[in-house]
Formats: sequence, structure tokens, C-alpha cells
Amino acid sequence: MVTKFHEFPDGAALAEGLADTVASALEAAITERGAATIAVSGGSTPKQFFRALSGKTIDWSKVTITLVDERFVPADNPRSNHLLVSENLLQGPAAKARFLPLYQNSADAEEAARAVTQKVAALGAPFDVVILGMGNDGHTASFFPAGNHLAAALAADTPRGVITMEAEGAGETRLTLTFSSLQDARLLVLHIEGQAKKATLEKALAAGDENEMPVRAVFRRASTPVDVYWAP
Ligand SMILES: O=C1O[C@H](COP(=O)(O)O)[C@@H](O)[C@H](O)[C@H]1O
Repeated sequence: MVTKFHEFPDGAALAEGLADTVASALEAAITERGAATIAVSGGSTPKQFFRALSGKTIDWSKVTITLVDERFVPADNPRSNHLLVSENLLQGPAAKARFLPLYQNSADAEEAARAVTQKVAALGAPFDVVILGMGNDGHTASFFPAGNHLAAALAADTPRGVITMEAEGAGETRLTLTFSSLQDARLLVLHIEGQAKKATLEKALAAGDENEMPVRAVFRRASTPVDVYWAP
């Protein structure tokens, strides 16, 4: 279910508006529980938002940032979401935050998923903030249509944690938080930009199979309603 569709005139206004909302949510978590957690997405969309958020003056030393999903590549790979976050979010005031990477220097992705699942569990649950993206194929996180572990990733009874995903169009093997890890975030945002993504959103909100557009699982079954942030 979409709680609210937040529309902005352009990407810069969206980045500032979303950064204000997220900074307030993190600040509230610090006040209420002494610490805050946020899981962010990669891809081409979040760069401006990361830069806006990095400048917000909250107590970043009490914030842990992790990723919704990651490619099984080390942090110096240009396709790494960790690299994107390092260059754009872990800057300025936000450089004081703790970052938990999903990629682990393990023998293979399965071993990395097991290792990082334990580290994510240590953060506690639910996340204070989750920022999802969406591809034009209807994937969110690394829940890709026809992904080899899609059923497990989306199942409500799959435990919180990180699993691997391989799919045509995904490139490298992915590490992704499961649906159960994301769906109850205190603030659950879908951040999308452009007319094509708006059309994809409309299709995803219509009737149809969850496996064809896995983002539908979030709209239909997340216990926290989704706030959609969009700019043309
Ligand atoms: O593969 C991915 O794509 C989505 C959307 O990326 P974008 O480039 O269209 O913004 C992203 O949310 C996800 O984290 C990423 O791994």
C-alpha cells in the first residue's frame, strides 16, 4: 500500500525533501533509542539524495548505515554500491557514521551472505529507515524477476538476513536483504525518478503477479506502508 505519493519539481528538490525527512527519522530514533539504523539502495538514482543527506547535522556517530543490496564485488569496484555510498554519503558530517558493508571478503557469495546476516542481526530490528529503489523491470532490492532465489527472498517466513541472488540482467551475483528484513522499517521509502519509473510504478500498483514485478510484494505485503518519493 502506498501511504503517500510525494512529488517534487526536480531531482534536486526531491533530494533535499527526502534528506530532511530521513534526517528527522534518524534524529527521532536517536532520541528514543540512543542509536539509529538505515539501509540504502544503490543504482543511479540516489546520488543527489546521498549528498543532501550527508550534510544534515544530526549525531552521525550514533547512526549505522548499511545497504539494501550489493553486487558481490569488493568496494573498489566501480559497480560497488559501497563505493557509491563512500563517495556520496559517508562525507562531511555523515563521515562519522558507521558503515556495515554487505560484501564480505569470503570464498563465495553464499559464505558472505551467511557472515553478513549475523552482522545485520546485531543491528537489531526493525530498521529505522529503509530506502528502496526500483528498476524498470519491477525489481526492488535485488528481488529480480526470475531470480534464482526470488521465492525465498520474498517469502514472509524467510528469516531476516541477507541472501544471494542471480538473475539475467543483474550482472554480478547479488547480496540482498530479504523482504522480511525490509518490510517493517519504521520509515519505508521508495525513491524513484523519471517518467519511465512512474509508468513502472503504475503498472506495479495494478493487478498482476508478484513474481513478474517483485516490487509488488512491498506494496502488497509490507507491514509499513510505503512512502513514494518521485520527481520527473
Ligand atoms: O540494481 C539495482 O537497481 C535498483 C534501481 O537502480 P537505478 O539505477 O534504476 O536507480 C536499485 O534500487 C538497486 O539497489 C540496485 O542494486
